[in-house]
Amino acid sequence: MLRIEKLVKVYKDVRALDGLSLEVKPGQVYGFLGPNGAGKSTTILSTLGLIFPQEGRIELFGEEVFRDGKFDEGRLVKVKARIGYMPEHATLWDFLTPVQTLDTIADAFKIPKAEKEKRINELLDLVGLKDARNKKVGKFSKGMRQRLLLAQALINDPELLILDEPMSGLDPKGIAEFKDIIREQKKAGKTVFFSSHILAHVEEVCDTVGVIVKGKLRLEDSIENIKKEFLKKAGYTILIETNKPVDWRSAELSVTSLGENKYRVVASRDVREEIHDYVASQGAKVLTMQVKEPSLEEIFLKLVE
Ligand SMILES: Nc1ncnc2c1ncn2[C@@H]1O[C@H](COP(=O)(O)OP(=O)(O)OP(=O)(O)O)[C@@H](O)[C@H]1O
Repeated sequence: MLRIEKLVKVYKDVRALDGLSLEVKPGQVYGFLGPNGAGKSTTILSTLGLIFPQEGRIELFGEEVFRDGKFDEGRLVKVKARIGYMPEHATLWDFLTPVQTLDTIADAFKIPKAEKEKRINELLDLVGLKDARNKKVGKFSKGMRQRLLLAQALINDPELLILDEPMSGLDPKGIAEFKDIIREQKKAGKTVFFSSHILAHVEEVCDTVGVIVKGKLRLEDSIENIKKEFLKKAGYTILIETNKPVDWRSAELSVTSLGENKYRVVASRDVREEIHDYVASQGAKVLTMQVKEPSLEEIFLKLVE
């Protein structure tokens, strides 16, 4: 759906993208996570041909739209009709109402009149702006503006939704509703690529996460695999009982005698198999085993450190 290869974007003296590669597959909800200034907006703007990278390759819907420092404008225009985009900093027309705003955008997409009204009503309902449909946008809160921007992005019923920090400025209820809309898009077979610097925004709703740090992709995997990988590095505390002295020596492991034939083993890696073998060979007994999984927050912080 979207493939980016070795993208480089240099702004004067800032190397915002430093050989970034990533792939968004059809039907995925891909969370593009990274701290402020990591290069998320630069990636999105490059993908849409709104800024010019210097090197690399971009493919959308299997069509090569950028290569060797040049966009193929014809192809870009064609594929962009199938994309919905919600920018991070967008200007809305303050003197228009949501209905008038969406009407104008629908005209830009040449949506037939008969379809237009129905589509606008559905979208206002979807993003929760039905009651504010005829109010001037100038009076809207940040959250209401975000909702209208999302409705704009959906007007052409896009196959691929690209959202730049869509949940910033939303309250917890708004975030939950946004996540629901994203889930509904996925159910309808759409692909969603959205950026965030807040892990909690991507955690429940994405099936794949890409972490960008200083213009490079540090990690791209499913949340499930990321957790699995880091579970290997989880901390284990095991209490064993044995009438033989424990002389178990291994790296990243410490054994403390607690008296009364009890020993505490603390390991900073997955030692479950070793423990099993040890206990079986020594006729010992495992009394308790505690695993301290790192939270995704800790994993993310470690990556961006
Ligand atoms: N027009 C520009 N001119 C010069 N430098 C820029 C420009 N736009 C972005 N940068 C720099 O490029 C780097 C990446 O910025 P970008 O906006 O892509 O990051 P981001 O991950 O989207 O961050 P944020 O979440 O803060 O928007 C930053 O160091 C930023 O200061």
